[in-house]
Amino acid sequence: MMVKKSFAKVNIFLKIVGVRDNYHLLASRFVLVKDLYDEVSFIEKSVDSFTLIGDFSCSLEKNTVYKAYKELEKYEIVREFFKKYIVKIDKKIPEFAGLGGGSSNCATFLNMVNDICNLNLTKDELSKIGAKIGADIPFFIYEYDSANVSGIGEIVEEFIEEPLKIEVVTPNILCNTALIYKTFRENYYKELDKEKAKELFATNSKDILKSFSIKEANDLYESALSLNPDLKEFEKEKWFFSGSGSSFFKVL
Ligand SMILES: C[C@@](CO)(OP(=O)(O)O)[C@H](O)COP(=O)(O)OP(=O)(O)OC[C@H]1O[C@@H](n2ccc(N)nc2=O)[C@H](O)[C@@H]1O
Ligand SMILES: Nc1ncnc2c1ncn2[C@@H]1O[C@H](COP(=O)(O)OP(=O)(O)O)[C@@H](O)[C@H]1O
Repeated sequence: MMVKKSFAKVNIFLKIVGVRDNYHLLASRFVLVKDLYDEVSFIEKSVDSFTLIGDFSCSLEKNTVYKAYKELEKYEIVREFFKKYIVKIDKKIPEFAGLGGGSSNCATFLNMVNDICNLNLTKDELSKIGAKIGADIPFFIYEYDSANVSGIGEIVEEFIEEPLKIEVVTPNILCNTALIYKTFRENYYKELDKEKAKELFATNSKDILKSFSIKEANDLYESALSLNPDLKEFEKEKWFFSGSGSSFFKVL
């Protein structure tokens, strides 16, 4: 059996710097949460077609891991492999949580298949495949503990800093990413200027959070709050908001 951890992430800060079609251009620091992860396993079992088991709320066709398989099924070695192995995902990362669980699973799967089937794709090539499936996937492909992420998520630059211990709380509130971005664009739109973004990209995560309020750190927070007012109850000093929510986090 082959198994690999698929970590959650938080966005230490998430600032909007522009738009591209229906998407938003970001300047964001992504950090892996090392003690919150799903496990992706390939288990030996003969099957007729690609088989994915796990506790998901979506259909197989919508699953990011299935979408990744569809991108790789042009390789005969991949088609043959998944006739002999099934994929099992042990889910611990809550869904719709701003923790990138689905994106992380997809990237972990792409990295595992690349290694096990000797596809010899580079991280950049895998990242391009991932970006077709979801904006957050490239970050997880590179496996950096901490990175500056820009574009709509496809530009990932490692940021070297001390390992961070992060505590996460996920309220049982479903935050719809697409709607939160749409509401941001219609009602709360603002852009961070390029120089400020550069400054943030050069500053370590702990120092950034010392100087920011929850709203200042995450441009999507106001929009998420307007759509889900119950989030307000979870606001506490030194706690921040990840991505489009609903998770809050604290750096210990
Ligand atoms: C907000 C963030 C921050 O890390 O994460 P989550 O809160 O989802 O974890 C990401 O930008 C979410 O990335 P991801 O969840 O992969 O987005 P996708 O599935 O590609 O897109 C969902 C929808 O979000 C909007 N979207 C996404 C990314 C982006 N840079 N601009 C956008 O406007 C688009 O409307 C898109 O249709
Ligand atoms: N492998 C997967 N794990 C979890 N959710 C998935 C997966 N594939 C697709 N999804 C779908 O992705 C959406 C939530 O994505 P997820 O990554 O869990 O949250 P978020 O984008 O808030 O970080 C849900 O519609 C969920 O059903």
